[in-house]
Amino acid sequence: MARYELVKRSVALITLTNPPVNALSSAVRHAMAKSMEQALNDPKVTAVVICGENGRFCGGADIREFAGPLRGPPLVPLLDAIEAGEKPVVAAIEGVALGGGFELALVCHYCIAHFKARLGLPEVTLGILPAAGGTQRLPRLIGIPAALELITTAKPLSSRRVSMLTTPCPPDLDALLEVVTMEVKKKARGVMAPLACIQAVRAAATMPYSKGIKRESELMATLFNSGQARALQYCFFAQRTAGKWTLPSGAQWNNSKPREIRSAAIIGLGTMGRGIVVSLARAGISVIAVESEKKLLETGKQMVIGMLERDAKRRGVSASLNLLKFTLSLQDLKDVDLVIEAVFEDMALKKRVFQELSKVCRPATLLCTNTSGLDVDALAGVTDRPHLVVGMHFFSPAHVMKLLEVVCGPRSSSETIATAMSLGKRMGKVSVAVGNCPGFVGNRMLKPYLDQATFLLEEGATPEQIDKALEDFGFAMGVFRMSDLAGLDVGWRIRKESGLTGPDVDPKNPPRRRHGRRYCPIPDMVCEQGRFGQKTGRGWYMYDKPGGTNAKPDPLIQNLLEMYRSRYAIQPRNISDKEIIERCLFALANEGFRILEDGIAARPEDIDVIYLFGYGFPRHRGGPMFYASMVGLERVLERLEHYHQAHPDVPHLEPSPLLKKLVACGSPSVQTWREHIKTMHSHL
Ligand SMILES: CCCCCCCC/C=C\C/C=C/C(=O)SCCNC(=O)CCNC(=O)[C@H](O)C(C)(C)COP(=O)(O)OP(=O)(O)OC[C@H]1O[C@@H](n2cnc3c(N)ncnc32)[C@H](O)[C@@H]1OP(=O)(O)O
Repeated sequence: MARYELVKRSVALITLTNPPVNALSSAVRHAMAKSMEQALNDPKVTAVVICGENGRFCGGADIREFAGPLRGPPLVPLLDAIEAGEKPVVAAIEGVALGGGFELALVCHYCIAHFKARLGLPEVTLGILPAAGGTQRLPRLIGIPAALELITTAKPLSSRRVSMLTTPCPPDLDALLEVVTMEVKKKARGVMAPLACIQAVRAAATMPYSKGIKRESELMATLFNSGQARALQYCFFAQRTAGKWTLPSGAQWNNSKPREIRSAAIIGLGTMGRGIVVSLARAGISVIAVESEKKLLETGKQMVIGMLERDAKRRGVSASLNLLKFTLSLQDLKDVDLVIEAVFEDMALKKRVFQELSKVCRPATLLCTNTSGLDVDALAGVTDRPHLVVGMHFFSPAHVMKLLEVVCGPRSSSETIATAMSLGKRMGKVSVAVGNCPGFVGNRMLKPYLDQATFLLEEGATPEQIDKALEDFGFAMGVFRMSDLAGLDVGWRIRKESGLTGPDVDPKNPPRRRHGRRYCPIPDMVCEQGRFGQKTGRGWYMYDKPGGTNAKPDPLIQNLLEMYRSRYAIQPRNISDKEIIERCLFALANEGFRILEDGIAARPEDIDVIYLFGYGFPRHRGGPMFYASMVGLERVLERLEHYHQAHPDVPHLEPSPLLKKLVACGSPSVQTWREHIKTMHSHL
């Protein structure tokens, strides 16, 4: 856990040995305390060097220990003893010095860091604060503005007995703290940890060290036991769990070898295709981009080059334009390792492209489809290599959004899935393996969520009221603002194709019912007026101009809602924010339970990661499934039963069998749900 050696008969070398990141577990803290005592008591030792094994100084406290009662020697007295020691202590930093690891470096009298070392205080990302003196020593060392930046944003960055220094304090401390508070509140709505950090840094500026450290400890006690800390720590592990995909066949991340991808092709240079080309080129992969018409090819090419140049300028690197080739001919794809089709979301068109690719590409080329919900197996079926076909569902804009759903068809081989997952990682994405069903995980769950929002409009709510409730909950954008951004015409087209609206609907159909269940035609009525969201300057809100982003409530929407309600004799009622949150989010989680039952997602963590990285679900709430577990499964069940009784024609509100089963089993923790899920019907 910590190795002690005497070097050159005078220097004690203490090496942290707790793979993989040398986290400060109870055993490590114990071994360090023993080693320091030995060094300080040995008259031969004139100096101490602390380092970490395997090129990593220290990844901080062992986050896993936060879940149970705190055991072992506490970190703060250990660090205080190192700082107060009479022999010089040097931190030799390689790799990472994060959280408690950075706080350890801060108490050392000298630090030497490798130029590639990453130093920082990521505690706020886990819902806590740097409570081993980090908020007290860092402002003394580097001043308040720089310390605030590092501590409240978790962005990655030392002095002898830093606690003895006074904090350099700007004359306008209150104004500075106010500005940072406003910034934090804007960026991280409702998140407690960065605000507590600001209070701790205020203590560093205004109190002697002994009082400041006490304040730090009080603030930590509040955060440490908070639901937000549990949620954020859950997110940390959920993201890593998602990378460890597993299939019922036994194939999984650690027994399936991905293929090496050196060259790729993208079919279609629309918004999605362009973003995918940029992500691939940034990852150092040669890309051939294909369009069907010269004009589209030229426009796409100019846009991709512009995006790559702006991106390279921002990152201070040179743009990898030499990796790009643009062509009108599919014949140019015969030697590529992998193709990602990103044409229009139309099954017939995609099938034609896959048939063509099957003829043109060498037999070993992987064929991937970027679809947001179409049947990946139906596409595999028109090729000569169904085992090499997989879905890669990117999120728009594809060069920015971190999420990638890797859609495993029943015939996709484990090597194909491993390759798509590994390629996603190389492109900087958080990849989640999901099964093949309409909408996969993310978009399938979106349906009940959107339905509830529009039903609430019928019943008396306004788009701004619903959005505000969701934004106060922590979403970056409420459902209506998000829909305006995404474009309302996409959903309208899908509803027309599914026979839910448009000329093909049987006129005998009651207007507010389709396929035997409640249907809200308001989104169709909004589209019929040419209101497609931001791009047309009008949608659920009005904007200054087409493409504008400043959403203002529109009296025309208010009129439309009033006329609609009077036409169908709906008596509008006051709807509370609580009902908005419960109906939208419990319906969302309920579909998540069904997705787990159906084996479309292997674990609740996968669903949560999809919602965190693809749909703006607030991280401090942990994701829809974790949120349901925090509310209490029994309560979620009771509220869904209540709402389903009130709206029996809305099947999405009927509690799922898995939710009922989990409640019957005593509502186990989210990490153990998978033991209760039958995998017999797994689509993964
Ligand atoms: C009343 C309350 C009083 C409470 C008093 C408490 C006092 C507390 C005192 C001090 C506060 C200090 C707090 C902290 O230090 S919190 C931790 C801060 N550190 C971090 O957030 C770093 C988290 N880790 C990372 O960012 C990355 O892992 C990395 C950059 C270090 C390495 O990245 P990479 O190479 O990509 O590897 P992985 O991310 O995949 O990780 C590998 C493996 O290691 C596990 N792991 C990583 N860090 C930790 C950790 N700090 N604790 C436990 N486990 C960790 C990770 O989960 C992976 O595990 P695997 O999936 O099983 O392989």
